[in-house]
Amino acid sequence: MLLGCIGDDFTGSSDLGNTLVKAGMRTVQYSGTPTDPADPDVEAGIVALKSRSLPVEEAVRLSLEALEWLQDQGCQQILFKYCSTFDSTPEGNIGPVAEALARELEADRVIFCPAFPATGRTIYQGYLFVGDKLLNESGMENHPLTPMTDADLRRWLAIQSTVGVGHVNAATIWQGADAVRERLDAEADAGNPFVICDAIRDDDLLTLGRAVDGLPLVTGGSGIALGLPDNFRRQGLLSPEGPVWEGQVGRVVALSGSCSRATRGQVAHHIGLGQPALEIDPREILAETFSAIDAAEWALGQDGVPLIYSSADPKAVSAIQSEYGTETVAHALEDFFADVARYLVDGGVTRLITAGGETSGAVVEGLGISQLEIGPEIDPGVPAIRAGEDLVLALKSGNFGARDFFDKAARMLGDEG
Ligand SMILES: Nc1ncnc2c1ncn2[C@@H]1O[C@H](COP(=O)(O)OP(=O)(O)O)[C@@H](O)[C@H]1O
Ligand SMILES: O=C(O)[C@@H](O)C(=O)COP(=O)(O)O
Repeated sequence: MLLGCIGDDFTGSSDLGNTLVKAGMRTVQYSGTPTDPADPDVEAGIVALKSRSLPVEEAVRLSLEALEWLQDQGCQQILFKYCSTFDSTPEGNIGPVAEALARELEADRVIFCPAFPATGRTIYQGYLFVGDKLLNESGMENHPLTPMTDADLRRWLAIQSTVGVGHVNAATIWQGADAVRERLDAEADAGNPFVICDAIRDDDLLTLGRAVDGLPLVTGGSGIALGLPDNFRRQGLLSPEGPVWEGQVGRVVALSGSCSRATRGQVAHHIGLGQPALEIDPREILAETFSAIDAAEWALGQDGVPLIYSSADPKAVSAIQSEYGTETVAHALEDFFADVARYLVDGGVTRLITAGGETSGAVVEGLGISQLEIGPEIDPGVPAIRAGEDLVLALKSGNFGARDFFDKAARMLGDEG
């Protein structure tokens, strides 16, 4: 293993896997820190944690445990992957986790770059944009767990960190990797080991990738991984065959517990195509008048790409949350989808598509999957994944994917993969 990655959530980790595979690295994602050694063919290993919204000490502890395992696998560089919208609070967890990793790795120059231009996340003059909106005007200021109320990443990271925070601006990046390295040196000399980096297009991320060649620790969104594989390729360390992928024939079902705008559009589009769709009413799940087995039996009786969804608009979501409590509803639905997935796989489903970060995490944990081999891209940020001999998955983060995602994912996971 050459590149060791620590992801702070599940779908975000497979987004990173997608970038690494596209750039030619054999990549495996692990559910939490494994206890056994990695397969010797793995070039990039991603330990997927659910540490984004945990208390700081717990996130740091889990991240250091992941670091130790990755170091034991021989990794030459560590990448800490967080969300392209820099999801965090004034307490953390991006700053404190990065500090703990930097201390352990004796890293005195650490870049921070959540940019992901393909999905509209860019950084200019230290400010993060989502499309043409500043982060704090993009809707992310209302996020239930990590409200992003400041688009100035230098200021936001500084609040979370005990070390100095500097900046590499776009003009420096456009001068090339040597100019970036000089700037990192200058910031380190000025007492700023943490450095926010602008990036508005993939070329900027490639330049940053070259600039951090040999540094022990890199941090960012999945975009920052674009340029890292080339550093290993130049040294002749990557397998010339690249990643391998084979599609999977068999039954397919899609599950959606994501209420994000993009997912709701995909659900509506799928229904519009005339595909079988079953809407789940959370009240019936909470009252136990409808069960996971009922849903699985429905899906197993359908043709095409059946979709089971609880995706609902913000008004419906907040109504049920205020009636029963946010956590109660979330846990009931996540447990429900995990149970449905188990029944479906037992019933012969070989291609499973899940929408929603928490929903996908619950499904993967429910299925007891510990290792995911990352395959080709379905849509930006979402790869096809092999989870076992007869099971392939697509785990979609709420905000990702084109309108025809469910149909396209079913095709990509199958023979056309
Ligand atoms: N109809 C609904 N009402 C309330 N909560 C819901 C509903 N459907 C799903 N949820 C919950 O909302 C959360 C969605 O989060 P997640 O799966 O991470 O999606 P996303 O990636 O879009 O944020 C989950 O905890 C899910 O169980
Ligand atoms: O960087 C991103 O936007 C994604 O990789 C990601 O982390 C998304 O998180 P969820 O929306 O919680 O799935």
